[in-house]
Amino acid sequence: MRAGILGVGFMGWIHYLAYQASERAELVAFCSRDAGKRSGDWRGIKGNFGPPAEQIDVSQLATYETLDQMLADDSIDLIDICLPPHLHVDAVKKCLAAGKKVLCEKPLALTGEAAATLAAQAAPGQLLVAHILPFMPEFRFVADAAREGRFGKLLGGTFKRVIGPPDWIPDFYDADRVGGPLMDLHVHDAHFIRMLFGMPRSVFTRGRMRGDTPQYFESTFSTADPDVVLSACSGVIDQPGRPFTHGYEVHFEQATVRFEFAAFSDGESSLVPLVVFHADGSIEHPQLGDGDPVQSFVLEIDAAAAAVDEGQIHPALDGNIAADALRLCDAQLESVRTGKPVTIAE
Ligand SMILES: NC(=O)C1=CN([C@@H]2O[C@H](COP(=O)(O)OP(=O)(O)OC[C@H]3O[C@@H](n4cnc5c(N)ncnc54)[C@H](OP(=O)(O)O)[C@@H]3O)[C@@H](O)[C@H]2O)C=CC1
Ligand SMILES: O=C1CO[C@H](CO)[C@@H](O)[C@@H]1O
Repeated sequence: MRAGILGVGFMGWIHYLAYQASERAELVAFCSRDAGKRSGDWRGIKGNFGPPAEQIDVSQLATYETLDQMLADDSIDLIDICLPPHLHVDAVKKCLAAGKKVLCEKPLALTGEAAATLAAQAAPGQLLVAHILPFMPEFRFVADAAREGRFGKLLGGTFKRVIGPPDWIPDFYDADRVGGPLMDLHVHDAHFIRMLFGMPRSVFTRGRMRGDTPQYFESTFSTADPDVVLSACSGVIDQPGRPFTHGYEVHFEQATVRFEFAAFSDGESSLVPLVVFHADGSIEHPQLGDGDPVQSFVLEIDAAAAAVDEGQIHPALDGNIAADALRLCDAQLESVRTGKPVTIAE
């Protein structure tokens, strides 16, 4: 697969690193409005994980200032969209109309309806959405165990994704530009929950608001199975000392799986490495690799290459499931605002 990155910011840099390490995908071009970045100076890019951005070698890359110019390049199979959320829909539409395959960063759109409309317009495998969690070792472990029925039936669990004030993201709370903690942050867990448990039938969410946007919220999801007890907590707390936390406890009939990671602003961190508590009382500590965050993006990009080159669509990248995740977030938003449980259309 030959790819071109659209938008050179934090994710553009992380995806660039993943292409360098991938044996299945080749980065052949990128598009940036910024002349300095087009000449290879990516040092000003800010991010919150991975190595700092560097001066890159552009001698083997085509560089474009506009998407239209990059779309005219027939050597590119897939456009890898790393723009801010409010620009995703238009960019995806343009790429699809030009006959390109697309890998779009999450969230696919700012509402479930907009995302579902977009997904319906794409041919199978043409629209892939870069939801990273299923490619992270700790989340992949649970997804694989559920798919294989390794620990018996899924009984539910609880997910957590809490960040400090994301001051580096302009317009974070603007529903028309980024979507705030629900659409931009919790969407990771909404997508993972949708993958693991299917589409919940209803949700009840309570949250603290910042203007019209939920800032910190807890949700309980109901599925068709009355035994499943499932919840998630997400959002922003106002203490910058703990900029990022994520984790889960997932319950199966025969095992409980737990993991949690938190980064602190002083460079320290706290980690509950993935642990499996078995029904017979034994405890398992699976070894999940060296913790390099870029490696998960390599797997994500390799999966996109498998879709483009062989038509094998990894469910984690499926545009329809990404749209379902946003429909779930929409229902959570309605529930916070009305104070009532919301039924989700099938
Ligand atoms: N999967 C994950 O773990 C993460 C995913 N994300 C998602 O990735 C996407 C990008 O986020 P991130 O990389 O942090 O954002 P950044 O702001 O760092 O980068 C976005 C880039 O898009 C381009 N851009 C910005 N505004 C415009 C505009 N008005 N018109 C055209 N191009 C524009 C710029 O690139 P240039 O200067 O080259 O034109 C900019 O650097 C978001 O959807 C976000 O939710 C973000 C963080 C983590
Ligand atoms: O995982 C992440 C950390 O928080 C950011 C702010 O919501 C998200 O954009 C990003 O996807």
